[in-house]
Amino acid sequence: MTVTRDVPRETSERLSAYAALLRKWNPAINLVSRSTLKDLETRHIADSAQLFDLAPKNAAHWVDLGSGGGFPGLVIAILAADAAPQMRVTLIESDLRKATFLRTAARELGLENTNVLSQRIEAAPPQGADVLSARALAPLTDLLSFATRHLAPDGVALFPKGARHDQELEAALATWRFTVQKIPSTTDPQAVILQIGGIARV
Ligand SMILES: C[S@@+](CC[C@H](N)C(=O)[O-])C[C@H]1O[C@@H](n2cnc3c(N)ncnc32)[C@H](O)[C@@H]1O
Repeated sequence: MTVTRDVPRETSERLSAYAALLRKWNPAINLVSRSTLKDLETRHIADSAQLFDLAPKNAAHWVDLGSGGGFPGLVIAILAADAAPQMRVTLIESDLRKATFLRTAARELGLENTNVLSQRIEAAPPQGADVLSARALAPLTDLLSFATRHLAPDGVALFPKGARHDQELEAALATWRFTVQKIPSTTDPQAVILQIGGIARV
């Protein structure tokens, strides 16, 4: 499997096995839109994998909100299994069928670092995450609210955002204070990853 970074053979094999599971389950659960399934490796897997390099390598707990079919959370868990063995990864996904897919995939891929919470983000116990991610979940203002529940005070949030990221930042600054770095996406020239810390209400 091709991702944007070099990975050990075990990681590459797990990513391929994950892609096969997604293709098998997708007709029944619609984990990714059918039009993007043919580009799974770039549109979803490589797009998710790039986040791993933006997080501190010694992070102990990564939490992914609204994981859906596992983007970016399950890709992060696969990369971490070999590259950051101390890291555990929690996926929060309220849709029971998707959560069942995530649990089944984690088990079949032999991922012992992964825990799936089939709960709403707003109801799940605060996670104290060192790294928090959320892709295609909600406007930045809402993501920052989720972050105050689940991110440790010195943790970092990684939110991939599309072409309208500047408008989302402007809207969020009306109610939130935070530090932000805009990192260009390696898979989409219009997209960025917002690397955010120090979140507090205005
Ligand atoms: C548009 S999908 C994106 C999935 C994945 N992150 C991706 O990039 O492909 C949003 C996902 O978040 C889940 N979700 C939405 N609101 C949620 C909430 N409040 N708590 C938990 N999961 C939620 C939905 O069930 C859905 O699977």
